[in-house]
Amino acid sequence: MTLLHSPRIVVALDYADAASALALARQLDPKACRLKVGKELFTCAGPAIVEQLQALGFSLFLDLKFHDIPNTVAQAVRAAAELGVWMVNVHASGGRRMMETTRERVEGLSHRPLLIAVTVLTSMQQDELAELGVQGTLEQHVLRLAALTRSSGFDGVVSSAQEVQPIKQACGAGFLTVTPGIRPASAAADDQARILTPAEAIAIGSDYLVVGRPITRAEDPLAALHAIRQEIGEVV
Ligand SMILES: O=C(O)c1cc(=O)[nH]c(=O)n1[C@@H]1O[C@H](COP(=O)(O)O)[C@@H](O)[C@H]1O
Repeated sequence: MTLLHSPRIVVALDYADAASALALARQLDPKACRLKVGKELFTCAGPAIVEQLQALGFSLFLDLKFHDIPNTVAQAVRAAAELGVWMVNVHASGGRRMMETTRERVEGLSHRPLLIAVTVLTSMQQDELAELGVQGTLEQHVLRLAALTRSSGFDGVVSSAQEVQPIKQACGAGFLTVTPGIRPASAAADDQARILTPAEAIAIGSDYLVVGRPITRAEDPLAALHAIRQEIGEVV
């Protein structure tokens, strides 16, 4: 197991106000985890919360899953880069031109965030994809979108940890896999469908584990984070 990317746990701060997000962040440690700001928190708290969390020393995944015409997404990602975030994502289904334009637009900036594209949401299952008219298996669709993401010059994908092995085989070991849908054995699945435990995800080669409710809704979030870090061998 390589710990090159340590800390590998990215805590999803899915809160409806800045104060709650900051209160949780202050219980955690930038050496033990990274943080993710998603649609809910960013919509209510805006760029200020990104700056406040970064000022606490955390590296930040700005998870706004952009999906729009190439110029709009490229400019939005550029704005995210200017906020100094560590990682930003788009939906791979926005297509090659959207991703290539984005990549070109952030090239040459003094700080370029990692560019990641979402393949198939971890809440989705095979029958829901069929309803959208997607042909073949869910794994085939994930791999199609991962290959497109790689050849568009992005750094990696968001997928379920269940698909990490075939993604690494098809796209190379250095192509990053960011995996939500992580659930310790005792935790509820909530609205996630394709889940693995932290230990399973790491064993299979996942680079970063996105974990929200199992930490943020725990009675003791720091203890929950510590238990997951122990499970993946990040601390002894
Ligand atoms: O891009 C993401 O981060 C993401 C993609 C995906 O396919 N599934 C997924 O759950 N996420 C995010 O990962 C987090 C998972 O949170 P929990 O289910 O509470 O652990 C949420 O903030 C989701 O928005």
